Amino acid sequence: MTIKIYNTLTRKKETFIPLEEGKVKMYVCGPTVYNYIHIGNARPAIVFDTVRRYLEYRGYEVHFVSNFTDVDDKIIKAAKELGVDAITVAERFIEAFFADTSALGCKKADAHPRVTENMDEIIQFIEALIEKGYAYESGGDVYFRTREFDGYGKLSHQSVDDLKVGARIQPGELKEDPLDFALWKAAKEGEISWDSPWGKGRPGWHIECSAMARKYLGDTIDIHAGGQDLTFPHHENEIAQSEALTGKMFARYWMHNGYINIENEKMSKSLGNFVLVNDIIREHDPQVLRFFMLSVHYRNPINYSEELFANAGAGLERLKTAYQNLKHRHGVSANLADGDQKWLDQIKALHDEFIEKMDDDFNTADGISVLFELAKHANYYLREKNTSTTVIEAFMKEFEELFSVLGLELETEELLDEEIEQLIKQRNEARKERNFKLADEIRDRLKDMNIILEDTAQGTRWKRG
Ligand SMILES: Nc1ncnc2c1ncn2[C@@H]1O[C@H](COP(=O)(O)OP(=O)(O)OP(=O)(O)O)[C@@H](O)[C@H]1O
Ligand SMILES: [Zn+2]
Repeated sequence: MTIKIYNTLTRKKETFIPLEEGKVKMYVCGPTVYNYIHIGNARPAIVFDTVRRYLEYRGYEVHFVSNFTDVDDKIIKAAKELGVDAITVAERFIEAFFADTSALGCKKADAHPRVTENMDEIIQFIEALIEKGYAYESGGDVYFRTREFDGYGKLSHQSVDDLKVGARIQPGELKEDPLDFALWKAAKEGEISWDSPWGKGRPGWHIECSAMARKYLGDTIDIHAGGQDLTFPHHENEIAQSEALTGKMFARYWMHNGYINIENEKMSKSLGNFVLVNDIIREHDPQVLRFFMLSVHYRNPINYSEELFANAGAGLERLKTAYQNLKHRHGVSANLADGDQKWLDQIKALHDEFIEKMDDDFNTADGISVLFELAKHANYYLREKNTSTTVIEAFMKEFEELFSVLGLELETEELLDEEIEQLIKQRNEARKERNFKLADEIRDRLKDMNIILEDTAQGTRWKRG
């Protein structure tokens, strides 16, 4: 069996063949860090963490890179509102992103490059595009000459002429053609900026991913991923920039997750219809959120409701209870050989079925159905008067293995020291900004988890209650 991936580029499920045998180079567009993440933003984090885990489980060495957009109009605006500088805003929400995603069971990437730390590479990339005739400077901005790149539109399956209809030149933009997009933006009064051959300014959004993917993974990567809304223009523009520069294919497989909607509308910060991860995990086990996301195939939309979320919680509980029951029975089982084989075969069949589902474009929804089957059979088995240690252990091992592939925990774990320290840091920052509501919420959240804080002249101390 081989793994199949639905490729947005070809609109087909394709057999996954990495460029280099046994190795996968994977790049996931990360967040613009100006706010806490909502559960829509958590979806790509969870989904592609699971893809990575599964590829690793299937024996690949995965090089996983995910960026932070730490300069952007939205960050500059948030900085003004909060009365701090843009770097401070980004720093704070990068920390919050790590705290949230680690609670959701997402592993850290091999690299989390930031725009502000890769300015030289970005500038060099733009210079090379100008040299090749794909880009031009205009009034301190630099634009990409979209029509110069032949394949433009291939990812989102649109022709340049279709796109022309919607393209506009905004006031202040000095473009040759409405389809051209900014690679570099001249600094406006009082904005954060960097020196460049075109004067003070900052990079456009799209160029950062082309430059950072190339720096950390090379000219051609295997899997490039992000939310569905990134297909156009962001990923289309990344392809144009990277392929114009190198003349090589940029990414071989393009994966896009579907939206989390609320009342059939995309959850988004700008619409205000969001649920923050931070708020959810204050009240619920973060693992339920992960389980909830994985209960639906990553390309399908999810219409979020509290009821669906509660169902996910009940489902996860059912699986964990089956495992706990196996664990209890483990101690009182004996070495019986009679009748074992039938159960061992059943477990093996379910294992194979799980792999088959996951090999088919990472179908975690069907994979989870297999887990429910496993729980059902475990429960049948536990009704037997005498149980065999071999079978109990085989069931347990199967649960442990498949849960770990999905990044799920079977035991409810205590908070790690590091997570506690992170939360205390966030609370101290909130207090510094006189955001006492947030500070109190963090204190209460820690209290719920039996962590007691003591504010002293030397700082905040904590202990487990
Ligand atoms: N409702 C959603 N469902 C699924 N994925 C989403 C949703 N909203 C954003 N994403 C994804 O979250 C990731 C982080 O993106 P980013 O920080 O740029 O979010 P954003 O576009 O600013 O969010 P918003 O749309 O709320 O303004 C991207 O991969 C994006 O596609
Ligand atoms: Zn990107």
